[in-house]
Amino acid sequence: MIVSPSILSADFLNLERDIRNLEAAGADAIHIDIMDGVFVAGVTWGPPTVKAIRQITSLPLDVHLMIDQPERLIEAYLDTGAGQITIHPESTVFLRKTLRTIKHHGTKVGVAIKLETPVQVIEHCLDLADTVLLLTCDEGFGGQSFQPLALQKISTIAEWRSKHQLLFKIAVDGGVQPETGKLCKEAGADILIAGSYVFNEEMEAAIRTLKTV
Ligand SMILES: O=C(CO)[C@H](O)[C@H](O)COP(=O)(O)O
Ligand SMILES: [Co+2]
Repeated sequence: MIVSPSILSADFLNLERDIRNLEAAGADAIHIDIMDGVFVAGVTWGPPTVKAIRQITSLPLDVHLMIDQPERLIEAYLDTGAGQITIHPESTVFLRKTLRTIKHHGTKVGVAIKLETPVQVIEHCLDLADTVLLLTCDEGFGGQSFQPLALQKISTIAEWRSKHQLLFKIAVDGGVQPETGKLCKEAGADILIAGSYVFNEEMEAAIRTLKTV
């Protein structure tokens, strides 16, 4: 499995230290949750912080935009050097257009849906996706429990992927730890995004365990 730890659970006063630790511990990417207090209740960072993180790690940055109308800020996020930018259909009426803007820039394209959003909402844009991110808990906070209702959604997306011979990866985000990660892998997931599990356990062992669920 590919493991992308979420720095939502990092020490915000020691982000550089924590990111360097994730890199040394074998993380495959760094997942950065961007929250604007509108699309979700929480507030985190903006483009300058992503740009600063880009300077201190060679790992791909996987930017999960939980912001209202991401098209307003997409150029600023593209300019950060992030490897992948992920947006939500629930946040925009310009989903395909914004995904195309990301793709044309040469940045990887992610499309994400909230736990209660049906998979059919993204069916029309799977051809553009490098990654489909399924939230497996409610959006906006780390440290929540995995919600098993997401498992059927993973299976459906995986079926569509093989039916249409698409190559996108399936990522799961929320309440991921070894047991829930294994269930997600069995349902068809390729990428485990985990915040609290990676930061609350011994980091290197936690990442190694998730890689081999
Ligand atoms: O997108 C997110 C929340 O909306 C986070 O990436 C997610 O919650 C990760 O945290 P944890 O592993 O602690 O659940
Ligand atoms: Co996230």
